[in-house]
Amino acid sequence: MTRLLLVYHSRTGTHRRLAEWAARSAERRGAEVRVRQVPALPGDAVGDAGIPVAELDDLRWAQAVIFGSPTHFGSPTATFKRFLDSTSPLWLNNELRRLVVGAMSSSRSRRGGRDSTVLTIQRSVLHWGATVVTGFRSPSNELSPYGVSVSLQAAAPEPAVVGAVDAFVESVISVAADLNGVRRVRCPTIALVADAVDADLAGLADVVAAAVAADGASVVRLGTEAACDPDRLTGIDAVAVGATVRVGLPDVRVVAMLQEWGGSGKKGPLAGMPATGFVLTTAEEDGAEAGVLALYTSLMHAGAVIVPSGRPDEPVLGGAGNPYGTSLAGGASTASWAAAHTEAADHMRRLVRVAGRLGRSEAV
Ligand SMILES: Cc1cc2nc3c(=O)[nH]c(=O)nc-3n(C[C@H](O)[C@H](O)[C@H](O)COP(=O)(O)O)c2cc1C
Repeated sequence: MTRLLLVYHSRTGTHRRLAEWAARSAERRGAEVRVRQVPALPGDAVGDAGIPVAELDDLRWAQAVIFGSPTHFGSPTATFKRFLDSTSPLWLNNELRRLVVGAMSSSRSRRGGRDSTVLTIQRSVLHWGATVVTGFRSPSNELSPYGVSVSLQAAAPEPAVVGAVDAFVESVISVAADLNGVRRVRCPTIALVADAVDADLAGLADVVAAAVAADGASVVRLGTEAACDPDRLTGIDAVAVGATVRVGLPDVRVVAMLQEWGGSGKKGPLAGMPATGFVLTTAEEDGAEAGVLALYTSLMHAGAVIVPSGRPDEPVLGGAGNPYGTSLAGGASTASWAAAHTEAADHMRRLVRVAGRLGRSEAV
């Protein structure tokens, strides 16, 4: 039985309703559910009667979490963010990486920043190193590609929104159930997608490939052009995409491939597939975090389940790692290459583990 925690903040009731619909959907699917509101900040209105306040032990209990926050100027509310900030003791103990997480937000206006709120919540979750489950496009277009993202002020449930929440809950629960279940893929196959046009990126791809192989997975090396062909992803359990970063974005070849994978609002070959990224920047401090996050935004748009590196930085790299994905600057020193080996080993161990649970290959 999957343990799902719903944590929300709500000033005027919308997110309480979203959480209630999500809880009903999860219980119908056999999950054990806790609904919690975030603790109020001084000056906040009194919280929802009868709903317990979220505590860190709820996160310890959960296998999956769905967060919900109103959109306030394109971000989650301060009250909601305060709860996220309170999780740092768990982060320090590496207790958050095992979670499967999704996010919901509503805004008054249709384009009032609700996707931005969902993406902002996800960035904290990626920083935790948790597995992020995204949405997919519903015919009503009320479900964002990134999670549940709605403009909803009506008191009565809107069937399209209830349906969107239901579909999202199903995705989150099924990923958590697979990650915590007994099903295993014997030897997951990881598609490592990177063009060999840059010697340093090719070198980093070799490091990543070695790390994947060291964890007992098979590696299929593809260039971005070949990876556009959905047939090449048949039998693949997860993808690791390598990009050079230019002005904070993945390079144009990778962007062209991502547009093929996520294009035209249909479910592409990445829907439900674990995915991650690794990047090469031209120089230190030249957009490594921005490049990985931009890559993840597109992968989420394509429906992938994102497996970030999390926090190899503190225990493994003494603060030098990128919490979102393995990264390296061009012309790196021998010491930086050694650090990339360590970072990739930790990051790919996570990807192979998730691929081994969620994979499409024949399970044992
Ligand atoms: C301080 C503040 C800022 C807000 N900013 C936005 C905004 O940027 N865009 C928008 O469309 N709605 C905005 N809203 C409206 C809320 O996002 C919207 O009413 C939300 O659905 C409320 O959720 P709740 O009922 O769970 O509190 C804002 C509301 C407040 C109080």
